[in-house]
Amino acid sequence: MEIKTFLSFAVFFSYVIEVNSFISQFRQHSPRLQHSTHHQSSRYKQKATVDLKEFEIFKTNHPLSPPSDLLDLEIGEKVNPYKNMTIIKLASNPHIYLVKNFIEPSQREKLIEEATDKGMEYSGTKAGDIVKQRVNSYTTWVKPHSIVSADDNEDETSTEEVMHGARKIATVMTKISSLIFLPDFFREHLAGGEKLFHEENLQIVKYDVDGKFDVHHDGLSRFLTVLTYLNGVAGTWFPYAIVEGAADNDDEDEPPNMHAGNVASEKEIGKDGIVIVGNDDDRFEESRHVVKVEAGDAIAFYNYDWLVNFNDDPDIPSTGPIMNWRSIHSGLKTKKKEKWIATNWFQFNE
Ligand SMILES: O=C(O)CCC(=O)C(=O)O
Ligand SMILES: [Fe+2]
Repeated sequence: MEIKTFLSFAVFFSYVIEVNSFISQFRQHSPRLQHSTHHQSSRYKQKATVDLKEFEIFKTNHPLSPPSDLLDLEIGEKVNPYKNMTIIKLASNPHIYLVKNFIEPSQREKLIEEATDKGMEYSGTKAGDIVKQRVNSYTTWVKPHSIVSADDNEDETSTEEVMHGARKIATVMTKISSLIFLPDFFREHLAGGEKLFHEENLQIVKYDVDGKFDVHHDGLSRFLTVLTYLNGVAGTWFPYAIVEGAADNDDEDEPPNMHAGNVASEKEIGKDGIVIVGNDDDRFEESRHVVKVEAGDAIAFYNYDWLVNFNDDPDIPSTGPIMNWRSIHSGLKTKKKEKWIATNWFQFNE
């Protein structure tokens, strides 16, 4: 065998091995979405470089990307979807947006009040082979009214009866999130009467002082996360996010081993990736890597890339969603004051 041929094989092999271990960590199967988007793969094909690679991972302009009006924004560029609501693009991989004034003071106060009255469950440490540690954190869920049709399925549990005001607010948050952030692909299908995604109930979380959530990927087919800061305490870090124009976190990074306990230990908060902190958090200088938020602000981020298998090689997974490892993030240890957040997740249908 000629050395050149051998080298090509070796390169291809290592690529496949790498992608397979990568996939075992980050792959999510979704036959339905795959089926419904199958016809689109020819569109992506034209963008691929033709070499030994049998697959390509598309980072942008795929069915789970932000809608085109947001996708096209430059880092730092702003848009105003409603009166005093402003959206600012923070990062390009993963796509992260800041939403100023996502909810009003009365709304965030009501969410905290009703969650407190109802009582919250300790969310502790989750089992599983991927390290996913939560400490001193408490959770409750609020079911929004249906956002697509008028026939609201009222199979009520005590949660909905108790959390009257919170339900209305959860509905508004879910509706606005979907209006602004739903990918074009889902919008188009929705217009044709096909709903290929679903919204989760709103999750309200309180962390006590010293509470934290270790680095993780949101998983569970959650292609879109909209996280609202309810009391101005933040501390959400994306260690591998690429902030355009920054010299670090370039494409030299390797996907981290999510099974190890020291994920992102080589990265530094405030210097690498992007960290979202409260306005009065003076630990870090404001920069493109450090973004300050106030109570009522939210961030929205996208968690999936799109893998295209060009020749249906059985060693390579078929065309469909693949987790973007750069969207992994953590909830930093809470200092001084408790932290309240509310999260909307949108999942593609499996
Ligand atoms: O607490 C935070 O800032 C992040 C929370 C989070 O990542 C999650 O709930 O999935
Ligand atoms: Fe998360």
